[in-house]
Amino acid sequence: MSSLVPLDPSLPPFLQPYLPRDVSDSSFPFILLTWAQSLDSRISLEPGVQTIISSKQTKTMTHYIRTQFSGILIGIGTFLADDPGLNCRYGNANSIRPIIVDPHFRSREKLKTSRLVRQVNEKTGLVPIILIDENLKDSVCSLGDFLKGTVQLEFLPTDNSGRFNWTRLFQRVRSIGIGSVMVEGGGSIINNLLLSKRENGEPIIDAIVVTIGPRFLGAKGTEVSPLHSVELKDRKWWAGDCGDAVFAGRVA
Ligand SMILES: NC(=O)c1ccc[n+]([C@@H]2O[C@H](COP(=O)([O-])OP(=O)(O)OC[C@H]3O[C@@H](n4cnc5c(N)ncnc54)[C@H](O)[C@@H]3O)[C@@H](O)[C@H]2O)c1
Ligand SMILES: Nc1nc(=O)c(N)c(NC[C@H](O)[C@H](O)[C@H](O)COP(=O)(O)O)[nH]1
Repeated sequence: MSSLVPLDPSLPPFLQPYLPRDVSDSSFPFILLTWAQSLDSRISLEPGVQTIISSKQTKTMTHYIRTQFSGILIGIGTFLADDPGLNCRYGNANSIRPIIVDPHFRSREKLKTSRLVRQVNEKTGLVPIILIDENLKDSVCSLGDFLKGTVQLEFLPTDNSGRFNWTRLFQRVRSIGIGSVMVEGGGSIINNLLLSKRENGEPIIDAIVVTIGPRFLGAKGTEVSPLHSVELKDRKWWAGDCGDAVFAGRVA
């Protein structure tokens, strides 16, 4: 496990307005959408290929942000590509709950040898939650002792195209006791969530934090570009001596 460089002291005050507020009286968690992209808006060299974009300084920032959240959500594409840790390696905090959006339970085999499960066994990470299409409930339960105690399976309804409704998904996450969720990608999840609204028409996400690495990844890369335009408000930039810039804002 690589150790982190010290946190730049200008980052906590920069990030503070975009970090969780109290949601104890709400049925919805606070949601931050965050990712690292190239100058040409790519988050990996190719779909399914893990690509390091953040510098050491902004990697520490990501782990600092993780200390502020109770859940961290990714899509199955990211789980399969990155075998991520999704734990918190800044300070002594080890209290963030991994959540994987995996309607067809494609993680089934890889979980057994994954970092996520290894960390649970080594007590360096919390039990991950896997969100699965409820139509698979009977077949998945018949797996018996499969990964017992090292993963938590949650079953949710899907629509005609096999997708979860984001509002329902986050309400379920909140009902499990998770009051704040940091969404780290990948491309499909980011593009989708940037456009998603709650039942009252408000954006699903409360804030976005984007690291921009000074390189191009090329046209084969996984692209962040929602289907239509998204206006942002409360916009701020941070630039470090590492060469990265960080954008923070909210969907207008
Ligand atoms: N640079 C970064 O910050 C960053 C962050 C995360 C991932 N990545 C990279 O992104 C790539 C993965 O991105 P991706 O777009 O292929 O995968 P993804 O992680 O976005 O997962 C996509 C899958 O999630 C599921 N999904 C998405 N929305 C859903 C919904 N509403 N309901 C049900 N299921 C839903 C579907 O099965 C879909 O195929 C990898 O190469 C990874 O390394 C980069
Ligand atoms: N901030 C950030 N910079 C990057 O350059 C990059 N590739 C990711 N990608 C996000 C994705 O969620 C990864 O899977 C985790 O960043 C894996 O990292 P961990 O093992 O959890 O520390 N995130």
